[in-house]
Amino acid sequence: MEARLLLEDGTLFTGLSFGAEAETIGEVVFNTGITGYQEVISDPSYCGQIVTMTYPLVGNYGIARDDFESIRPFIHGFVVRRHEPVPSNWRAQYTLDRLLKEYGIPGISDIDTRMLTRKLRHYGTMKGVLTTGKERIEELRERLALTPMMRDQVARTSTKQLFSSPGEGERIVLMDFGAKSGILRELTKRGCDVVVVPHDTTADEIRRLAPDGIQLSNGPGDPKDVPHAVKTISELLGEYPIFGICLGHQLFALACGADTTKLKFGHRGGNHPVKELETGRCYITSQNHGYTVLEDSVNGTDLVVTHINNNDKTIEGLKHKRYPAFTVQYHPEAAPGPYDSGYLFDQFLDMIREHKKSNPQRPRQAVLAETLKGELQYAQK
Ligand SMILES: NC(=O)CC[C@H](N)C(=O)O
Repeated sequence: MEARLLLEDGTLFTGLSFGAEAETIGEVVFNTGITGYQEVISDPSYCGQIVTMTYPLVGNYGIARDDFESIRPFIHGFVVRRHEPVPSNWRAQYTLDRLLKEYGIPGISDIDTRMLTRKLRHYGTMKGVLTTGKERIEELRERLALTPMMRDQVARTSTKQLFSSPGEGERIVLMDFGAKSGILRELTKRGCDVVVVPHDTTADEIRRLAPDGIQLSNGPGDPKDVPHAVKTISELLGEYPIFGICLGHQLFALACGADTTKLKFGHRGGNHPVKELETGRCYITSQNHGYTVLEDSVNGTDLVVTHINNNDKTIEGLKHKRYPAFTVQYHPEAAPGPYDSGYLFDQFLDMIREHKKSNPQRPRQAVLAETLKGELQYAQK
């Protein structure tokens, strides 16, 4: 069956359909990872986007639920050069085609993904409509023009209820803006007592959870669409050690008075070189972002740039001059991509232990993973 992808600039790609029979609209972006399509499809940061893989063969190792980065995919479409319908992998539980069908996501294959990527690199990411329908092209063009870009992705992907992943170690409140499971995995692996809270949890509600540190998660969309989170972070700044990842990094920067902007075509892939300015060392990192912290906006704030991207020199890491807080634009939890930056979670825990030495401990309570009438509930351990 035929599928079509029409871009905002009028470019039309006609290919073969896989996944769901549907029509969806989204921002068309590309990811340069050679493997990792399961993690990409299930990363909530891609919410509302139509994702093109530049690697030409996709689907060949099928789908294993354990590799998911969230409970369900939030992408609006999937574009590949060649779709392999029959997986060859002992871990595969089902096919990529079935996954996309299950969640109503259309896929298109057999189009020139090199041309599409070059267009996005040259003109910047743009809206597109992906359809298996037979509508006239004028109709599609009109619908595309009339449909605005999504703005509420964080509310769509964040947990609706507080939940906890108990541990004996430091209590971390993970603010979920559309968090990848990898972040929770890295914290629990280190014995942390993690409480995951919705994106709109207030500073007071977080204080009542007696955290040792605050982890700000990744998440979809424009950081300026989540002003309530910026306010919460600015209220907690200085009080608790903070570690922010990707959207968490951007929200932290806004909370500290810096500014963010949209990149032309973003960074999405598993091999982005990042330079740590203090040591001159280069790390290969996993990335997925369309926005960035503006370099000039950091001047005059209490922030210091710690890392930059070696390709385009954009900001990749920040730390606070006076408070225990640091953030990165890339993904130390990898998934998919190299694990080289996993040490940042250890650095966060070291920072928490250091902070504890000079700050009195609040009494720690057990957290029940329930909410009642929107209230956070506690029980004495
Ligand atoms: N992975 C992320 O957290 C992405 C952050 C933000 N949505 C961006 O695109 O820049």
